[in-house]
Amino acid sequence: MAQLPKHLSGDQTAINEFLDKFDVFLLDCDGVLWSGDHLFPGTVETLELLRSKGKQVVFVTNNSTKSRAEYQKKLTSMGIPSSVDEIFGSAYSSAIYIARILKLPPPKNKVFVLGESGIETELKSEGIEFIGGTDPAYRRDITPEDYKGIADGSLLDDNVGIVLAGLDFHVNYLKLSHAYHYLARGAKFLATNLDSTLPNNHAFFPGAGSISISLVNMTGQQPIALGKPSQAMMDSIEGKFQFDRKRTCMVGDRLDTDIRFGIEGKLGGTLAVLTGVSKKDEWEAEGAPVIPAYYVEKLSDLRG
Ligand SMILES: O=C(O)[C@H](O)[C@H](O)COP(=O)(O)O
Ligand SMILES: [Mg+2]
Repeated sequence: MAQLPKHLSGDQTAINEFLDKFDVFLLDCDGVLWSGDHLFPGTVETLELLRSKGKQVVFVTNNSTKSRAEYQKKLTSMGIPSSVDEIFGSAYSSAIYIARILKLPPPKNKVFVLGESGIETELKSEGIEFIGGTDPAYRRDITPEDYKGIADGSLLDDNVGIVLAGLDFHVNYLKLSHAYHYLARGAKFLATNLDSTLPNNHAFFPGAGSISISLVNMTGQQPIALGKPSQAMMDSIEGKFQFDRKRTCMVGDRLDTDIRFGIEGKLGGTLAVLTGVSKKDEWEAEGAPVIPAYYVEKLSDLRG
């Protein structure tokens, strides 16, 4: 029988022992700190407690709609002090992968983006050219001229070598048609992340994975996903902070991204919170594939 997670909520001794085991906390954002723009009560105080104990906090989010700078603004607006260096989003992870690991030879390294400004900002910061994304020229119905020009290639950019799919609040038939045809021409298929749903207002909405699934269905290809649980992201974070993985804990609300990310990254521990996507019965089920080491009802339970 697999080891079930230790429940920390309400057990001050267990909480103190837990906190003493780690120097670094990788904190997921959506579903842990907040739900959309609703900050969970006690979040600011919990982060203050961690920092007062000398803990390094890194914000690690799969939400690619914002850049690190835009996330810093959101954290500040929520009363959470942070530096851009403490923030790792899937848009940044994807831009690093494209620019420093995939390194397609220009000019065939242009990216067709399904996503928001967070991806565009991070690609720009790595000097990667892109089209699509938030360009208003794509926010319209497809026309007969589009069908013709996409089919014969005259409306496609020959330098696009990558399709990068993230959470796109303005996805439409025209954008999916362009993305599909770039993939059909051999472009690399990347995704910032594959989360099925996005927590917002204490409910769930289409996630990035529910955008890219259209292209998976059309092409039969699975994208390389650069957010959690990808270890490319973990390696980037470790590279920047040079932390001891055994003294590092991943805190998240999703078993299939956050907790898997921590386990596969061989971190010293993982803490699940029940304010987002995953529920207790998922890890209590017979043969559950992902089981956190610890869990609390909410992050602020760490304050005892
Ligand atoms: O669909 C998405 O992109 C994700 O649900 C979402 O943004 C996850 O963000 P995280 O919980 O990793 O902060
Ligand atoms: Mg989350």
